[in-house]
Amino acid sequence: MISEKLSKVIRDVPDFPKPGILFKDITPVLANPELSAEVSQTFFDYWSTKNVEGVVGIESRGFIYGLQLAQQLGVPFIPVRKAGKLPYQTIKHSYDLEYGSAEIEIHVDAITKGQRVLIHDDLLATGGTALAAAELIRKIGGEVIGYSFLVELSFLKGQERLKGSGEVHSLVTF
Ligand SMILES: O=P(O)(O)OC[C@H]1O[C@H](OP(=O)(O)OP(=O)(O)O)[C@H](O)[C@@H]1O
Ligand SMILES: Nc1ncnc2[nH]cnc12
Repeated sequence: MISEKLSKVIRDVPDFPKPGILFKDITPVLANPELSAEVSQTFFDYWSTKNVEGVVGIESRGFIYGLQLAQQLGVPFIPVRKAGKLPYQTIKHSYDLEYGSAEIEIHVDAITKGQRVLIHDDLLATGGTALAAAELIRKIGGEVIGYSFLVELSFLKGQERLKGSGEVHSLVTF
């Protein structure tokens, strides 16, 4: 099972980036080409039947598998970036996450009206980041059909915050 393989390989780093945070480090997954290929295939198998019309990846760790998934599905990849990084006209949203707060942006023309998009990120913690991305997508006319994560931290109850706003799929839950 992919979840067992991932739970063995993902590394816990205590007190990063702040005291009290147990950081889930996915770099050992990226260093393992067979496991990484299995991760991509599992995302594709899950979403390939769901009529996805775009994959929104969240900077920066959401870019890693997000672009691959978009390419496999044959749909556009749409980057959501931290404020001040996208060059064209953007809209912004501020939000809180497990270890702080941030502001993300999307290009105003990144999504067409009614386009069915999936939000992809490496990890779901409080859900603040994913909800902020969903807000941006809706503001420019897109439809969020689901959320895709490599890792979910269930004790932070992100899934409850996302409930009712699309299907949530995670490969491993801690
Ligand atoms: O569910 P939440 O509480 O919102 O937390 C999850 C977010 O936190 C991390 O991103 P981070 O802002 O650290 O950026 P990075 O991907 O650039 O490391 C992670 O990649 C998610 O985007
Ligand atoms: N505990 C955690 N580990 C890795 N990424 C995170 N993003 C938010 N919380 C995190």
